[in-house]
Amino acid sequence: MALELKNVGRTFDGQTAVRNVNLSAGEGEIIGLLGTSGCGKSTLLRAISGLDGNYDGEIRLNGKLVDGVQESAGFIFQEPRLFPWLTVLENVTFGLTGKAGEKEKKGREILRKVGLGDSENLYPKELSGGMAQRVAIARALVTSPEVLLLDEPFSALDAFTKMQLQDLLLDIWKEAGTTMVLVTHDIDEALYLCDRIVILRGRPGEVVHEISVGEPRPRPRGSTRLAELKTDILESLDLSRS
Ligand SMILES: Nc1ncnc2c1ncn2[C@@H]1O[C@H](COP(=O)(O)OP(=O)(O)OP(=O)(O)O)[C@@H](O)[C@H]1O
Repeated sequence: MALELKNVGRTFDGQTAVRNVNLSAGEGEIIGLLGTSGCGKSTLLRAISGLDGNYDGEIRLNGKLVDGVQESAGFIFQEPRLFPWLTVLENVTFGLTGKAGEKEKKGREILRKVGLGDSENLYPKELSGGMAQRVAIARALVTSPEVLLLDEPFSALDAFTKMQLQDLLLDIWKEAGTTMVLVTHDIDEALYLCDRIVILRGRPGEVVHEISVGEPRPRPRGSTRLAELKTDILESLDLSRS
């Protein structure tokens, strides 16, 4: 298993935010964590990444207990979090070690992959929101992570840019086979991208449902099958109206 959570929970100052989460992801699987605001999705992702070590239960990445920041994991947040004083290329290569020439070569290669081959000398203030998020994706990928953790990565973008970046993510997945955990509020996004969707609900948040999408990719957006699954998800969140 690439990722395994056993009875994972997190309590802050006596208040339980999320509890009893069991889930696993096979190598190359894309898992969605979907749920209403405050049910603990980001809390779980932070625990998986090792950024928050105070969780209950057990989290294993490639069999290894998560007990600190995981070098084999890449993180993409809702906002790009770029260093404004560094160029696009410098932002991407910032965390790399090794000789300058090799780092730049790697950075340029990954920038080409995310469609920014011509933008390496620009500064963050010169980028559109979509371009900046492409840089964030490149920065997360440049270390060739085994697992990519994405916390609402496209929710601040317009609908068209969002669709383009979802497709970019699938291109990356097809080429590298990276295991991904995607936190999202967006049911259509989860259905378009994920192999399995874990639905959390409540305060404290708990897993209430899990669905396998099982449709071949690329999935036609708005297909009947995806619409059926969407109804199923809405029902499990008590949000469906007939
Ligand atoms: N560092 C913290 N200290 C105290 N409480 C926290 C902390 N981080 C999260 N919480 C609480 O844990 C609960 C879950 O928060 P979390 O951000 O994980 O939810 P979420 O499902 O990601 O929400 P959203 O979709 O709105 O981002 C919330 O009640 C939140 O206030």
